[in-house]
Amino acid sequence: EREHRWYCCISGLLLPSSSFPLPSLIHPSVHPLSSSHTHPDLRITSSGIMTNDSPEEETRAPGSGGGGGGGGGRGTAQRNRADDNVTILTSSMDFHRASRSRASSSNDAAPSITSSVDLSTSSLELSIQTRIFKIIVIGDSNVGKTCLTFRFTGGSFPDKTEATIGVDFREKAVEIEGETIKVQVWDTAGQERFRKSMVEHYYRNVHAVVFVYDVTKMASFRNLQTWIEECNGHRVSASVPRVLVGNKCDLVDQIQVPSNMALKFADAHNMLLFETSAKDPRESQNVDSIFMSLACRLKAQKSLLYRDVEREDGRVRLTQETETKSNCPC
Ligand SMILES: Nc1nc2c(ncn2[C@@H]2O[C@H](COP(=O)(O)OP(=O)(O)OP(=O)(O)O)[C@@H](O)[C@H]2O)c(=O)[nH]1
Repeated sequence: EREHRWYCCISGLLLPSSSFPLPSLIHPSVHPLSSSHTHPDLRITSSGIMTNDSPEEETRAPGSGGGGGGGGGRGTAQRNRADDNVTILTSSMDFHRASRSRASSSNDAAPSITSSVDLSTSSLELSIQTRIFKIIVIGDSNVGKTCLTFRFTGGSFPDKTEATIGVDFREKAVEIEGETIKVQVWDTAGQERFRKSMVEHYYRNVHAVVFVYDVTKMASFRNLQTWIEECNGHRVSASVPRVLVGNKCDLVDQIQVPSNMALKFADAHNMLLFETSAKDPRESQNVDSIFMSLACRLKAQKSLLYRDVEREDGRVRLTQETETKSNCPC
């Protein structure tokens, strides 16, 4: 078993997990508030996502293929409802962004900035009472993106997985420094034919990106460059935190990607590197650390911070603080 499961590569420091205190500091303060689940309304239908590409191009079969079959099947829900939900999410994020740009153009030096807007109270309350951090998980097909998101949100390894079609959403509410935050994980399709019509949605208003490769498949590591280029091509800001995850470390005899190679790559791209296994239950804390380290960093970003909701004659007033103090270890 490899000792150094994850590393800090920020500011040129390459620290093995044993000398970087994040997991032990994070975990005592993390209290999952709700068991995770795949949001029933947020799956994207296969008919909306699939293309007519030749099936021979791909090695993994898509979901069960049955149109509406409920249960735990993937890629089987109603597209319109899914799109509606995506729109609700992104419109609240668009609002955040609009509010932000207004704030920065008005007076950057002000200690607090207030803006009044007319919005439907219910959707606004939703986005303010619990902040939502949108984290997308990308990488080659079969590297274990779905299993990692299952492990984080549901605490288990799925018995059986099928190729993701479009995107699956999973959420987990966590508490960080007294604030409840909803970590919304977008598990994206690795196969080109199941993702191309969704790519714009993946990157829109994303707060953080998780790049995944399979430590037993060198090709999946080499392809990371392509995934990073796609991400950059969708104008994901350099300030959006990114982490690198080498999955399937339980397959110790089959490892092809050496840690030092991955570490170099992560360092070159200013990312944290996590080597872990979605399958091995002993690694579950490490999987949690991937998403929690991002959530902590996002929480610390002042631009996402909105406090004080006041209602005045049907209007909602937001106060955005310009200074943030955080005790978060990351
Ligand atoms: N041994 C081992 N197998 C894993 C691990 N994680 C995932 N797998 C297996 O790898 C296969 C692919 O896992 P998925 O999570 O569906 O892969 P994905 O990246 O979501 O694939 P796409 O949906 O096609 O993009 C499945 O057979 C999993 O059981 C791991 O940590 N260890």
